[in-house]
Amino acid sequence: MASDANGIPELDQDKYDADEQVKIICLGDSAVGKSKLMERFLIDGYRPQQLSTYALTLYKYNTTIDRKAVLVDFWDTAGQERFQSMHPSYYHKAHACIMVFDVQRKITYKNLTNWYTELREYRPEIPCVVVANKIDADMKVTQRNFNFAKKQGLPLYFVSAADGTNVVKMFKETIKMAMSYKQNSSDFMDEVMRELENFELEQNKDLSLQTAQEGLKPESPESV
Ligand SMILES: Nc1nc2c(ncn2[C@@H]2O[C@H](COP(=O)(O)OP(=O)(O)OP(=O)(O)O)[C@@H](O)[C@H]2O)c(=O)[nH]1
Ligand SMILES: [Mg+2]
Repeated sequence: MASDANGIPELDQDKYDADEQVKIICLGDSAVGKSKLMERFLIDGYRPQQLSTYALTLYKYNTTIDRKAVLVDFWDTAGQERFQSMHPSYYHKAHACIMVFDVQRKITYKNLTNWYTELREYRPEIPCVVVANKIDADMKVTQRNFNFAKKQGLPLYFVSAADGTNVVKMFKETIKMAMSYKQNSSDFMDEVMRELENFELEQNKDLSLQTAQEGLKPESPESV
């Protein structure tokens, strides 16, 4: 869907078809700590002040998996106080999803259902991890049962962007899942998209062939 890019090369999503590029999206309500988790992982830093993400931030991360260089794009957008649908291009071609809630705010846990339902509308089979953030505020929460993850069969990580607990582990495992999905995917939606793209290509080819042939035809006397 190159047209989504509006001329901005960073947003051209065709690049995610290349073997060594993966796209990982982040979902969750506002202020659960999505951006702070990215910062903790990518710059090993944490500034407590909150600046809600404006529109979209792309974080780039270079790594090596099985001796192959891999470029990971993390997509981070503003969550909302109340759940609202994301633009479909946010989900487009994503290879994994990090879904975050704040252990201090029950509503953000409840809203996982909405985020997850929407995710599955667009990406039925990509790996998804559930992240319980801010455990530094109360370590006892790690004893609690958060059944949503178990019910959906998703891995659950207890993390803290503030002190770094489990952050690297969660990100590294998610990247591995994204790569493995990418290499082995038989995702139905991916197949459909590929078929559609091929179909469009074929049609364009036929059309240009036809145009070329028409151009070769000798002009009829009427058309002169
Ligand atoms: N105690 C504690 N506070 C945290 C942690 N992670 C984030 N916060 C705080 O939570 C607030 C929101 O963090 P952000 O990372 O901006 O949240 P966000 O999910 O990106 O929010 P939006 O961009 O609005 O969707 C900030 O004030 C952070 O300091 C954490 O692990 N522990
Ligand atoms: Mg943010």
